[in-house]
Amino acid sequence: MSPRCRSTPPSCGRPPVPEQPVGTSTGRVPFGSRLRTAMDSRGQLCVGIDPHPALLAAWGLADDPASLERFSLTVLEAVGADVAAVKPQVALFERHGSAGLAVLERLLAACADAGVLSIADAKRGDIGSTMAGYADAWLRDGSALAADAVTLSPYLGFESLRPALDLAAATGRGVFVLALTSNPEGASVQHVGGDQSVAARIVAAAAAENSRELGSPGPGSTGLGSTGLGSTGLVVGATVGRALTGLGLDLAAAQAPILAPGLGAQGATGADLRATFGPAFPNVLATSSRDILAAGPAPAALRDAAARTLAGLSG
Ligand SMILES: O=C(O)c1cc(=O)[nH]c(=O)n1[C@@H]1O[C@H](COP(=O)(O)O)[C@@H](O)[C@H]1O
Repeated sequence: MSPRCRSTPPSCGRPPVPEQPVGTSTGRVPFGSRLRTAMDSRGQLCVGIDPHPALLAAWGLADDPASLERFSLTVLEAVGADVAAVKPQVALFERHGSAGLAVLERLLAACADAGVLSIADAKRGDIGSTMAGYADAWLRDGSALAADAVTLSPYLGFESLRPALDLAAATGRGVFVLALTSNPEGASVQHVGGDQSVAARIVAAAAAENSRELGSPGPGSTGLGSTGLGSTGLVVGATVGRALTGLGLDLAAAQAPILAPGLGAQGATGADLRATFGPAFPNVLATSSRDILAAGPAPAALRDAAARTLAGLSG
């Protein structure tokens, strides 16, 4: 991260997302409120920081930790002041071992300094007792890997995620639970069960968490307005198309932030997103990685690519 962004965030462009009234035991405003504020002021785009080996090579960088850091901080410096969130893909740091994880720690600290929300894309999930360890790593105050939110996999049952749900609530952080993923193979698990599909159960469980946090939405509510967004988000691919209505999922009523990957490199467009999510679209945080990152390494080109993607979301 450049000294410019680290020491004086407002000079990077738009001001950091504000920390407002106290809402959690740590005094941090709940993640859902912070994301709502960020999306309202900066738009509904998250830029994925996915340092694939092929992208490092295309940027003229080596496949090593020093290059990983240069890549990641260049992306953050280029777009961090303009977008609602960034999402480092943890696997692509892990593949560099402990040195890669140290880069991720510094990147997450730089995100906080720059005033942009960070979502660690770790897709964690385990039996409850072990889940507490993952929760500690990604959601505890003082952890070197703490992010504003983390992605979780509910394959061991939604309730197995409880340690992360509770720690996120206590520290004003958030989670995004996989519901309908963007990859074609996801259907073989997530669509099972007809109108009681696995995906529908995950959406219902997230909705219950958000009702506990915010109160229940009124009849016909879009989950917007005074109740805002809860901090238990869902991952629903931008590519899922009609599966959403086919499975009868009522995403708007879940009061959940919806992380929607699949733009660009996986083929979805802004128009697909609006058509797919309909009344829930205002709660969608669209995320794109390779399509934007391929514009680098020039910061201005990265910024332009992000701006084009954001413009495409509004049609
Ligand atoms: O949780 C995710 O972010 C995720 C869920 C999903 O269903 N599909 C999906 O592509 N992702 C992630 O979103 C990013 C998509 O990258 P691009 O296809 O390059 O935009 C990758 O980091 C994926 O791991």
